[in-house]
Amino acid sequence: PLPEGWEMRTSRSTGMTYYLNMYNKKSQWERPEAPADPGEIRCSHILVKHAESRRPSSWREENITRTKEEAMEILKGYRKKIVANDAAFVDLATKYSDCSSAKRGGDLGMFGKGQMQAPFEEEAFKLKVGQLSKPVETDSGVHIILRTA
Ligand SMILES: N=C(N)NCCC[C@H](NC(=O)[C@@H]1CCC/C1=C/[C@H](COP(=O)(O)O)NC=O)C(N)=O
Repeated sequence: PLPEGWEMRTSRSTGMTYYLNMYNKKSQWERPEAPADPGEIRCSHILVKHAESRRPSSWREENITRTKEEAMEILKGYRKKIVANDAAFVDLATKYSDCSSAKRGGDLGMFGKGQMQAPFEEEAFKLKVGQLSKPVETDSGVHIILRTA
């Protein structure tokens, strides 16, 4: 099968097969070997900040003092609940995320490369739509990411 995000087309003029990147509508003659570059993706995240975060404060907590280890444990607890279907991602993001996106169920909107901190971007662009990341550390704190588009 074709890698994700590509479709096979037949050229009306030449009858030759070409390949269409379904995200950016670019076409190519060569059969693609890798998933199509989505350009922009959409993700939600749950952020748990800690004392070493670049901004150890949030709408939830004026002065965040938990350690990075404690933050990671808390986040792993959320991830476990989501995976076990004991809690919904959006509910935990709304209640507990230390990012202002908590007000939008964790939604960060669409973003392309170069917008988010590198470790976040790297993990997010690996996800398939609907997939939940493992915990990711950035200067902001520790995150789990859900790719939504
Ligand atoms: N395009 C959208 N929606 N907003 C711009 C995002 C800017 C970007 N932000 C991040 O990389 C952190 C990690 C991933 C999400 C994120 C959210 C941070 C986390 O909270 P903070 O450390 O800032 O207090 N809150 C908002 O920016 C950056 N280059 O700093």
